[in-house]
Order: sequence, then structure tokens, then C-alpha cells
Amino acid sequence: MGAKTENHAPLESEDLAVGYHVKGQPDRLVAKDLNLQLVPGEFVCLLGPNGVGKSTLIRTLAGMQDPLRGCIQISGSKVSDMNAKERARSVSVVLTDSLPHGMFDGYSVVALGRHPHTSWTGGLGAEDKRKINWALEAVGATPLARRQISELSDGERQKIMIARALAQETNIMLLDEPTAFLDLPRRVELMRTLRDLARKERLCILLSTHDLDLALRSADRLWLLTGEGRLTTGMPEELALQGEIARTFASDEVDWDAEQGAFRMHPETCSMVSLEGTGHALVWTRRALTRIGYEVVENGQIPELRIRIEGESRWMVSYKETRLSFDSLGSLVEGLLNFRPAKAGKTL
Ligand SMILES: Nc1ncnc2c1ncn2[C@@H]1O[C@H](COP(=O)(O)OP(=O)(O)OP(=O)(O)O)[C@@H](O)[C@H]1O
Repeated sequence: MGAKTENHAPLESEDLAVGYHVKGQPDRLVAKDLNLQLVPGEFVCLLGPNGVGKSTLIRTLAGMQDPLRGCIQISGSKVSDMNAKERARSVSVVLTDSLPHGMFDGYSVVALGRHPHTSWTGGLGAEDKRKINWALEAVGATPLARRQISELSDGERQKIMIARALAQETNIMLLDEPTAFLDLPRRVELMRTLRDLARKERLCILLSTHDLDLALRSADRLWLLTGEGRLTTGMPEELALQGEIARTFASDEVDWDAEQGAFRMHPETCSMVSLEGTGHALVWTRRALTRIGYEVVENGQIPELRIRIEGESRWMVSYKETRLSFDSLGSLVEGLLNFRPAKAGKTL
């Protein structure tokens, strides 16, 4: 094989085009002109709307699917020239559609990750066992090690699959939506774990996700795949500043809120309200008002409808001559919904 590691990133692609050969039809091109690099220590999140080709790209980079054009190199060697065992020593892959079922315990599934390193008998040595235990611990799956896979939840099985990839001890990890089955705290934990692993162990980790907020907060670099099969890469904050994130996910339903770094639904009405208050009560009142269709304005414009939060637990509403007081956010929202005319754009 003759690997040439000098001046080569652990994984790089040159003029890569990914997609599908469809019998009797022209090739289905998903993305093209991809000149990509994964560098050690970087945690990269791949983002893009449904169906743009995130899974296709990950499978192709992993050597599980042939490119339509171009080439992929792992530490200077063409993926297409590597056999399965050589690839498995360099790249581990976690796919969402491959959660294991059957009569194994968690430990045995993670132990399969050692396959590229064990002899033909598959016997586990002390170093293999140490690595398996480390991998289980790294993703918080030690309590699942002795449980039957068939009895685990989807989220628990997903943790086992990530531990298996870690046990494989590769310097490149490719994960397709590994947070899909996890609740929010577990998603945050997993993203942090993977980011820390990338940094500490100098791994290249590429992960596809729909969790834009979490990706913006934890990735060192984003790969943004657009509907036109174009891929833009950069630091999350830079891509946000350049408007690339807003463009990639542009839709009739949502607007990119550059200040909050998140998308928000279009307001359904144009009624304006001024809001005064402090702390968390202010933040959550603003969100509730936006959700029910108000445009919340700060100082400057003074609409007829005004809300002042007193002491984080009393909401004072004034509208023309009317004065109302509410002692919870729920009752304020209910009051406004009942009070307001149904049609957009009308005043109270
Ligand atoms: N086996 C296949 N043959 C032909 N086209 C396919 C095949 N698998 C997927 N596609 C198409 O390739 C495109 C990219 O699919 P892919 O699953 O990579 O998207 P994705 O970005 O991962 O989507 P999602 O966010 O919904 O998971 C889609 O248009 C899909 O319909």
C-alpha cells in the first residue's frame, strides 16, 4: 500500500463527487467539487437540510460507497486501494441505521470494535480489554456493558455503537447523526465528549447532525452542505457572520436571528408590544410573546400595548385606558390570546 503520511491530512478528498449510479438513468449527483480535509484535533460538524447528502458523503468518505468522481486519501493512501482491515484501522464509522439487535451484551458489541487489532482467533488481550473499558467509560455506557442489546433503548444502543467506534482506536471517526436518539442533556454530553476526545487524543471527528444550535456551540469547524450540492466550510461564528448558515437553511417558515444565533418562526401577526423587565422572566416572557405572534420592541417605539414585569412574578399590562395584572406567565399568555382579535395586524 505504501502509505505516505508526510504533508497529508489524515483524510482528504480531491475533486470528489458523491452520489448514485441509477440503472437506466443518468447518475444522481448529490455533491461535487469537494476538496476536503480532516485535521487532527478538530471536531467537525456536517450540517445541511434533509436529503442534501450528509449520509452519502459520510459513507463515501468511509469507503463504504464508491465516489462518482475524484478520490479520497487516508494519510496519503487512496481509500480505494485499501482493504477492509486497513480501512478499519484508520476509520471508524457510526451510522444511525445500523443499531445492533440480537442476543449480545453491550460489552461484546463494543469488543467487536477491537477486531482490526486482534489476531484471527479474535481473542482479547489485556490492552484490548483496557481499551474496551475506556471506550465504555468515555461515553457513560459502563452500566450498559452487561445488559442485553435487545433490552436497551435506541439511545442506549447508540452509546454502545459510539463506544464500539472508540474501541476501534482509529484516528478518524465518522458519525452519521449520532445524537438522533438522545435527549438534550445526553446530546450535550456526547458532543462535549467527542469534542474533548478530538482535542485530547488528536482525533479527526466528523459528525453529521440536525442540531444546529449544539453544532454552533461545540464544533471547531462546520461543513455546510447546501441544496445545490455545494459544501462550504469554516469556523461556526464566521459562517454565521457571513450569512452562510442563514442561506443554507433559508425557508419560508423561519428567519435566522443573527443576534440569538438561532432560527425563529415567522411571527404570525404584526401586533407590537413593548416589554420591560429583568432576568429570566424577561427572557421567557419575550419568547412566549413571540411564540403567540407578537413583535416585541424594546425602548424607542412605544406601542399602545405595554407589559412590565415586576419582581419576576407579576406582569402588568396596559393598553389605552385598560390596566390588568397577571400573577403568572401562563395567565398572561392566556389573557392575551383571549383578548387579542384573531386577525393579524389588528391592534388589541
Ligand atoms: N440508494 C440510493 N439511490 C439513489 N439515491 C439515493 C440513495 N440513497 C439516497 N439517495 C438520495 O441521495 C440524496 C441524499 O441522501 P442522504 O441520505 O445522503 O441525505 P441526508 O442529507 O443524509 O438526509 P437526512 O438529513 O434526511 O438524513 C437524497 O436525494 C436521497 O433521496
